[in-house]
Amino acid sequence: MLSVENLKVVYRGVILALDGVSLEVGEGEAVALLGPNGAGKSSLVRAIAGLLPKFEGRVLDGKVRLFGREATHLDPVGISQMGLTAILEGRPLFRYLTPVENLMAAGHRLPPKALKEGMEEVFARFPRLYERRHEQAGYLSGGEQQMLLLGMALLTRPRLLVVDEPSLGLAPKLVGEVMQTLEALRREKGLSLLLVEQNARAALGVVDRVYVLERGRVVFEGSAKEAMEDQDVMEFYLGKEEVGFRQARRYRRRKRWV
Ligand SMILES: Nc1ncnc2c1ncn2[C@@H]1O[C@H](COP(=O)(O)OP(=O)(O)OP(=O)(O)O)[C@@H](O)[C@H]1O
Repeated sequence: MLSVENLKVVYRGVILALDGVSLEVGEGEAVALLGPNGAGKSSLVRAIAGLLPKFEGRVLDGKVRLFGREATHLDPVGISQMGLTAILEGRPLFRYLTPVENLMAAGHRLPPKALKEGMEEVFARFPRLYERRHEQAGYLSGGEQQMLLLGMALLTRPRLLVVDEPSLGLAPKLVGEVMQTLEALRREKGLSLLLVEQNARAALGVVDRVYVLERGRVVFEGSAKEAMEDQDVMEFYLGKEEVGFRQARRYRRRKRWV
């Protein structure tokens, strides 16, 4: 479904953000991409979604294949028409428009009847969004904005959904809700999912497989169960708030991939 092979990404010709990354997402599979700040997670999302040129970046080497077709240098519209929808980090929505208007914009390619039914489905799934459907989206809470973005993504009828850091800035309870929603969407719609997160604890509960990225390279790859059993991943990504400075140093020394 999605296959990334040995991808190298550079910004402004000099900043190497990805240094030979390979990753697969199979049909109906949910995969997490974890990693600390600056690891290259968003760069990978941009590369997959054809958005690098907007950030002064480009693919230096390697390939992206989507649904069995070469997609490395396709533009974002072409990629979205193939069935990939990416929700970028930072909750990109039309802040001065209402949820209804945002949803209409996202579903503009649908025939009117399908758009109406799609919007009804979104509002049935997210009742809080229905209550606030005529308010400016910029005034919604972080959790409500995330739900709106998921609703907008649904109206594009994706086969593969890529979500970049949906938990960012949300209270733990809301993070749980967002993760449960992603799981439900995947189950009910048969979606494939690439979930990009720093919040490993939240992501590991809803995915089949995991990649960990550090400094532009994949440093761990395995099932969610293997990730939870891997001491390095556990300590650094799941227990990092409990890891003190000395332990972190010990971790750095022991860490296989440094
Ligand atoms: N538009 C850009 N121009 C120049 N360098 C960039 C640009 N975007 C990202 N970078 C650099 O590329 C590297 C990877 O950044 P990226 O945003 O992909 O990491 P990330 O894992 O998504 O981090 P975060 O979790 O903080 O968003 C970093 O060194 C970053 O400074």
